[in-house]
Amino acid sequence: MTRVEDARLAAELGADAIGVVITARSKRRVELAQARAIVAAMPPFVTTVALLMDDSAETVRAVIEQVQPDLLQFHGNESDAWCAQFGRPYLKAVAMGEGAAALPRLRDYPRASGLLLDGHGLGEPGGSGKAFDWSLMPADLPQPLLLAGGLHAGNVGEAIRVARPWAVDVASGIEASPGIKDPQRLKDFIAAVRAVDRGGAAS
Ligand SMILES: O=C(O)c1ccccc1NCC(=O)[C@H](O)[C@H](O)COP(=O)(O)O
Repeated sequence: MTRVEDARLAAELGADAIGVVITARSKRRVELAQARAIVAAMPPFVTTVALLMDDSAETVRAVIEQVQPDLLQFHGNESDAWCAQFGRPYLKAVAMGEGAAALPRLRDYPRASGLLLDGHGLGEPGGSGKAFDWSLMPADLPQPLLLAGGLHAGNVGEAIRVARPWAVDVASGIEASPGIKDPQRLKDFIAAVRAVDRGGAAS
């Protein structure tokens, strides 16, 4: 999210979480003050997530202090120990672009609260719109697994049916342009997820 109004709409429509991208490697990057404004606008029980990618520990500490997100989410080559040093719950994104060869890396983050399996290649930033083979989603990991990469209203039901994730995450599939959400795409996406929750299309 880059705009308070988009984040509010997502919350009103029933999103469980919203994210603000801090890392400079993103076309969706927001300044800390704007990230704080978005996070502060969220109602209770909507989880706020700050996205980072190989940023400095100093930057992470500034995010914790100034943005005050519920969760940190790391997208780079950070180790489990590095991510855990801040004493905050964190999600680790794992690039699944290389397919099954990426699976061993999912075991490298025992302290992560959850793992985000994303469709892009190793070393690339997220928000790529690239999907991976959902059937690779493992069922034997201790943490919740979040599915990301190339999702949109037209495929998220099938993605959930195949991958059975804890949650789904979307960026480009609900946008009019990078960082600017399209209200109709956002509504359609959440409706498609809710249809699965009700035992609809993807049951
Ligand atoms: O979205 C970005 O620009 C971004 C840049 C650097 C690191 C992570 C980033 N986003 C991570 C996300 O969680 C996206 O929502 C996820 O990659 C899915 O994106 P998309 O394939 O466009 O739905």
